[in-house]
Amino acid sequence: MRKPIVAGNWKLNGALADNESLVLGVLDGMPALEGIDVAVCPPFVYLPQVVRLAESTALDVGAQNCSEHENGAFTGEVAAPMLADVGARYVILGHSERRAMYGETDQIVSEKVKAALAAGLTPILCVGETLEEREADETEAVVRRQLAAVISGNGIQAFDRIVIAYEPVWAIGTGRTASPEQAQAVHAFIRGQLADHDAGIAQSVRIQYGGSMKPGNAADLLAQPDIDGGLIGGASLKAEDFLGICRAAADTVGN
Ligand SMILES: O=C[C@H](O)COP(=O)(O)O
Repeated sequence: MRKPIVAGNWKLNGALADNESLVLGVLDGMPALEGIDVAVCPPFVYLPQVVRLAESTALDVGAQNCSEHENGAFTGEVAAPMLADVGARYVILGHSERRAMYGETDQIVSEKVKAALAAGLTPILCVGETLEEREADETEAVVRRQLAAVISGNGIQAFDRIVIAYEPVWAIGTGRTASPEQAQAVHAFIRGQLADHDAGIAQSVRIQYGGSMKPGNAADLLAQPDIDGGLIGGASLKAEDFLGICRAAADTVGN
């Protein structure tokens, strides 16, 4: 049985006062969420604040990116060991917004995964196709290529310490969610790709769905056999919405 994991990707949102009320609101609902992992991923500068707020609670904290480099002359970058140093546990890597807007290639994403693992972080590796790719029937080819780069750069055993997030780009921030059947099909495909290398890893890896997941559609998505949680954007900015999704995940494990 895989433990569901729900993570809030705050993206480029936050302010000291807003973060505090959001995290305290999430913490209020945490006691009802046994049996799942919950994390929030604020912008870099707010990590220490959020780590402090979440200290000694079950709420984990993650970053939204890291450098593939460990240190040196890379102005503006943040290294994986720095994230671990300030108390982050997860790091989102290869998000489609970074692939599309900041030129992150499959190769760079694979190098970032390596850096994150070396620092003891758990990467949340995002994969997913654009609308154009889906309509051209290229979903599986795209996801296969994105996964293959990370498998070839890090080895299949690395997936013991990786969470995968399937995020169809056309569903992100659009209000247009993949249907549970559409999402399940790609999640099963992802598991199948890993199974070609190692059946045990394929069975144990957790695969989140991301893309307009809300309290109203979370239960149907999370009921799918290969969907093990959610990577939540917009709905993670309101404690009640985020908790609604977390509760739907906790329900799948009988809480
Ligand atoms: O990382 C989160 C995803 O991009 C989903 O964002 P969304 O829930 O706003 O569609």
